[in-house]
Amino acid sequence: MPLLQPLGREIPLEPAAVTKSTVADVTAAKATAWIHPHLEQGVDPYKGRQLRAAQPIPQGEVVLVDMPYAVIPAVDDPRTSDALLCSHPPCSRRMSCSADRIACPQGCLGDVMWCSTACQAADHARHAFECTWLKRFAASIREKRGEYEFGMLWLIVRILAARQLAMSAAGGESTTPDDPVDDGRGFAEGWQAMRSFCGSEDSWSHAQVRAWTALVKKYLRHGPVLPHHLPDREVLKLICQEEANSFGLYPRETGLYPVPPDALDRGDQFGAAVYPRAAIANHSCGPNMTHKPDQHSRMIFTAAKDIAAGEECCISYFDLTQFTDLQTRRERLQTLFRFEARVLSAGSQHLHRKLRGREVQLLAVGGAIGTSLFVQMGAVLPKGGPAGLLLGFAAYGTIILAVNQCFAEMVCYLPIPSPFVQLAGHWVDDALGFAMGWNFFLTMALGIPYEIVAINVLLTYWTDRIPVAAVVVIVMVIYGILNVLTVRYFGVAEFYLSICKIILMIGLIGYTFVTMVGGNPHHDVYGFRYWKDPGAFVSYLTAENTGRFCGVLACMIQASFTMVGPEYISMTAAEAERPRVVMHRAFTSFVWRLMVFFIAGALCMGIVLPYNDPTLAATIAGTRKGSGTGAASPYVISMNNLSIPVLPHLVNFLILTSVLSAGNNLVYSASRTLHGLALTRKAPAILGRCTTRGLPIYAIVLTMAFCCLAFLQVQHASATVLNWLVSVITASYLLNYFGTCVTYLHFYAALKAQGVDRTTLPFRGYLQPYAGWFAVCGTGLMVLVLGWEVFLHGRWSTETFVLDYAMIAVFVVLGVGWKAFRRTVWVRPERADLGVGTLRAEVDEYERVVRDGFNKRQGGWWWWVVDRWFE
Ligand SMILES: C[S@@+](CC[C@H](N)C(=O)[O-])C[C@H]1O[C@@H](n2cnc3c(N)ncnc32)[C@H](O)[C@@H]1O
Repeated sequence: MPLLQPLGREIPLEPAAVTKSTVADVTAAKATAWIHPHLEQGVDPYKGRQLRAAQPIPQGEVVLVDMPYAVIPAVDDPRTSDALLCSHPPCSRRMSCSADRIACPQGCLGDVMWCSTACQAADHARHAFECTWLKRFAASIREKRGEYEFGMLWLIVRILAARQLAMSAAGGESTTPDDPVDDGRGFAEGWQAMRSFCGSEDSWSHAQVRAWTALVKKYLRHGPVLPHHLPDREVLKLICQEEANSFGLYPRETGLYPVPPDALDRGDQFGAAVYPRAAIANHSCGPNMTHKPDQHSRMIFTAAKDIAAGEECCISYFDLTQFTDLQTRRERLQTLFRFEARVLSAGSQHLHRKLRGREVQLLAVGGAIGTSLFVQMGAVLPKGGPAGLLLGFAAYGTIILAVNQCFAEMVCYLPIPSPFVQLAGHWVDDALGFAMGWNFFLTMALGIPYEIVAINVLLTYWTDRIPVAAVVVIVMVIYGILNVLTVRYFGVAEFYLSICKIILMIGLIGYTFVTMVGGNPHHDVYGFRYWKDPGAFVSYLTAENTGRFCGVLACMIQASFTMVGPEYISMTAAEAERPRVVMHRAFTSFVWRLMVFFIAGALCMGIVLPYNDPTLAATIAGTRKGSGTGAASPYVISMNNLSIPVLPHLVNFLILTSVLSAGNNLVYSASRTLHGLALTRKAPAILGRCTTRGLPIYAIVLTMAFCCLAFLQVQHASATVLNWLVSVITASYLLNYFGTCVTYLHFYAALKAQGVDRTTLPFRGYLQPYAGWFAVCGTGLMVLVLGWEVFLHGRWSTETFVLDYAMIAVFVVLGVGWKAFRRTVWVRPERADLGVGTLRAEVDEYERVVRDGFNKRQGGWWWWVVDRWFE
């Protein structure tokens, strides 16, 4: 971190003191570094080294006291300053201008003073190393390059001086002897600590490195003025490290969080220093330690709150009273400290929280709406009739509503990667998490070729001259680009594609209304005519009421493929900004989406077309050209029946974009599921690796490989391939819901057993646990009756049976196999880890930190409208 800040207004100095006297006594007595017995070093794959509490550290306790390896004063005018530091490092006392300060007899620099002759004498050898350099360069560097660069160069010189001194003491060896710390925890000391600092040429821009290289050549080369015997490259490296690790010294403590309303800023900087151990502390915008130098420039870290075992101990790298919103804090980190977005791990397990509320909402729409709603749904109209279709969708709608309640309560509580998969493992049985994870991955991954096949058939509405293989490859490239170009671009692309879907759906509802009241070329006010003739219900497969029930059941089964959504919202949980707020809104608005898209969709479809429409029948039977394309959509058939020009093309185009978006979304969801599986060691670790931009790259590559299944259509009819995939995927969806609702019931029981009040949860579902039980029974029953038709007399089909029920077998084999292999245990409610390690605490902290940060709306009126709709 850069060491000097611009000097501000004068603020009187406060006496520095270690807050807990017991520990202060220890530190003062030893006048050396002191490390809390519960403090240890750890490594975070992204942040690098970190300080961590091995056991709890109570609020107010001193966590670390560190001696500077090198320190410089940074004052406006040394003659009048009350904050000049004694140049003898172990003393480094702050001296007022009225004190008897001793200047360098050589007159090298006004900033060099000692508090006593004893300190001057003790510092003789060290100062001799810098004295010539200061005499030669200090004034000219200050004049030509300013205070910041001078301070940086001087601190480097003092680091080199400390090294030289230690080497001389050790008899001229090339490395200094590093006193091991007596607690045996391996905190490096001295020069060894400097070498293990993070920061290298790669951490800084080329321009910056070039500028420093020039400074090294001009001012820091080994020679009679500065006899350090290090090559230029080593000195350059030292600058890169010093800039990433030095502390500015300020009179008041930094890092009280939340910032009290009457908090004072940290005051004017009076020095800069490098500390061997304090440099290991990472930054947090909601730190759990405050830091402040004491009278001798020792850095004191104090626990600002109770720190739990396993928790990282963080400080704030900047003054939280000056940077109050998240945006400016991020900019600060980026410009000054050159790292971004990993400000807090935020329970996202290395994914980056960058998706905004509207993007999450639209991603959920994007995943939930595809071919099925516009085309496939029409296939059950002849089985159930318009009322049967509406009833079937409404009946299944109650199940999915209950499922949504279960998802919402758990995911808002713990918005982590692949939440329902991870939570099943933590709260029910690892074997359930394993089976659900792989089942969900297969649901998503098999959905991708389904959408690609659908794109191909939609294209054949206009031409069948594009080779199937070319379509598959082009779509794969599009998905690859959108998913690999960071989650930000993915979110934006999906945002626009999803808007097309919404426009399409609202347009089709509008189309239905306008044409039913006579707004069509025939001026036919057909209203609800088709509900009377040929009728509202169909007796499907058998006569009378039983037949009507069968019709409704067929529609419910179609609904269980069409009506989806909560899982898509959940999949964005770890990448959503302000996850609890955003998730809450997304799950709540799922209810109106359900009404507008699915229920209204089912109603409209039954209005625009009679269930016995000959074109629809021929399309479903595959005896008509255009079967399985946009022409198979009841809306398009209706448009043609009403002799409406152009509109069918537009609708086909919009369906195409919506299918494209659904596939894109599936790549995202499937890859994030794999990433989640790898994090929980249920898939090879390599799939959990993210690029520096937070992309789970190997998971994306493996997911994309499933696109190749779309090549199956080269050999088979596309409609056949679509049917295979639909059958397999429907069972997977239901199994996933079933497992999630079982997890919810366990979560509910665990909350009760552990005395957690549900009113404290960020989202509290209605009618629980009854809604949970209803969802479990509903989805369980649906998955069992999926292939019901094959059990009717004379309708047996082995292919249909296998396709409908294969996933149940896969699910059971996966679960039982993992249970046997890993000997997993069924988690009892009172034992369930409701915080899932430190993840809940991380999210809590992140939520607290970002609460003020996102108040500003971005963009103009358009975004205002979009946000009002989608946030
Ligand atoms: C003073 S060092 C902290 C210790 C460092 N992690 C190490 O390995 O030595 C500062 C550097 O740590 C990393 N760092 C600190 N806080 C971070 C955070 N919240 N997220 C990501 N990186 C962080 C940045 O690379 C920064 O330049």
